[in-house]
Amino acid sequence: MSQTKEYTFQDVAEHNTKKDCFLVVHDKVYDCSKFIDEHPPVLPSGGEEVILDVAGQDASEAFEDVGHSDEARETLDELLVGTLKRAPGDPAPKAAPAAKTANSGNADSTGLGIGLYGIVLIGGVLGYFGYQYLQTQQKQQSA
Ligand code: HEM
Repeated sequence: MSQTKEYTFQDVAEHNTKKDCFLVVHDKVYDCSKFIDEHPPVLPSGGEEVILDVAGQDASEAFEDVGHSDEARETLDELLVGTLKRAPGDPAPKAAPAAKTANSGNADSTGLGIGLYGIVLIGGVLGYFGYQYLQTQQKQQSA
């Protein structure tokens, strides 16, 4: 089978059974039909279940989340049948939420920035009144 064949998302989605199982990882299309029985058991659902869960879909996130070994990636290479030709309206790559997480991380750090600014401001105000208080005390003592 040619490894440069292009599949649309609809093409891939048709291969969603145990005997005929395609999945997409990082815009590459893999035929897992032969491998599905060989996947190591995953509790509680089982090895083939995890693959069937993402059959005919973009499995990039599921695959990466597990932290598969280099050996697993080599196995994946052997199953390559082509590349994904994305079209407008296709489901977004599953890896996209990672970018969102990065953004919310930025938002968090902005929040922390404002928080720190507040602390510095309160520190300044307290320092000012503390200084005033000491001045008054000193004046009272010298009077
Ligand atoms: C064709 C795609 C896949 C291949 C070639 C593959 C291959 C492997 C291999 C070789 C292992 C053994 C550990 C390692 O070497 O990293 C493994 C473990 C595992 N895989 Fe996959 N995998 C695939 C897809 C998936 C998907 C889509 C999931 C979904 C979550 C998944 C979940 C897991 C889990 C949870 C383990 C750990 C099992 C354990 O040791 O407890 N895999 N996989």
